Amino acid sequence: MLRELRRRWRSYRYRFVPWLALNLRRQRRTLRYVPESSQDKIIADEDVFETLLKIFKALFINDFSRQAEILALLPEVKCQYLELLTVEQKRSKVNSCNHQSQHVFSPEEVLFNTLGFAVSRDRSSLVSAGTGVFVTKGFVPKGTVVSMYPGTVYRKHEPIFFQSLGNPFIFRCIDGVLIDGNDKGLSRSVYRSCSRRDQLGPFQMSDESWLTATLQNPLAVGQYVNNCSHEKTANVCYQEFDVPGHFPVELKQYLPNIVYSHDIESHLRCVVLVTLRDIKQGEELFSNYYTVVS
Ligand SMILES: C[S@@+](CC[C@H](N)C(=O)[O-])C[C@H]1O[C@@H](n2cnc3c(N)ncnc32)[C@H](O)[C@@H]1O
Repeated sequence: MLRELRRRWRSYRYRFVPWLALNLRRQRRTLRYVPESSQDKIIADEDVFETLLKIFKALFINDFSRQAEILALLPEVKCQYLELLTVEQKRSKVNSCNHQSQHVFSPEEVLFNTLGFAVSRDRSSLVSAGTGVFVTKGFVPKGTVVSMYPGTVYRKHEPIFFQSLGNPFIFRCIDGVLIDGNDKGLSRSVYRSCSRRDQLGPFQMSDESWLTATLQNPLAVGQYVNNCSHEKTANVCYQEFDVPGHFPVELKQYLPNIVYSHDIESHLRCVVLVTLRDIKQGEELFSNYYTVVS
């Protein structure tokens, strides 16, 4: 019996450490079952990659006039984007050859124009659950990347003790990697300092704007998604995604994650939230903080 108990405990993958501790005694807990860790992914990595590329490129083009320093160092990339910009301008019927006079949209508008929906934080529909995340505009089909979980990425055994004290935003990946998505206090300072450490001249390796009210990447709100209940079932699911080495350097400025320590060469871990069903405008996103991998 003890062995069975130990096996069950090992197969339990809790997503948020303090949340689990507070809820261990609750009887009516909702769990997500995954037959094997390899089957944890709802959509293929290539689909996640394509979606991120699509939205990040759209954000970059929208912000073209502010990317001059980067583009001056990447002439061949500049040509590609100039072509895309021309197509985009023709599509939105802006009759101008001068990219300086392009119409600039807000990042939320870019998200809506590119993926057909917008998401943002607001007071949760659950009493006493604080802030949540809502689809504010459009429609999100099943199997879509609807959000990203921002934060500092800690590999196993990296020091997170002080940052974790009373912190409900520490996300645990299936392989034990932790992501601290808290936008306040020590967590905030650590993220900022790691992000600035990794900046190479004009090339930012990550996005810091999720720490502020003005997001550059409008998907980076996943840390505010609340846990489902029996009344409000989960409509999104966390999915881990390792950023491949060939990810375009000019688009890394929109990645809302940074490694705590880069002593070891490894791919940056990101976590995206994928829809489990179609989601309509006005609906709140709910994930499952508890996952059991058999
Ligand atoms: C990752 S944070 C989510 C964002 C949080 N709602 C906020 O306003 O900061 C996790 C915390 O949200 C709250 N929470 C999440 N799901 C909840 C639920 N279903 N009911 C009540 N509180 C919830 C708990 O306080 C939990 O520790």
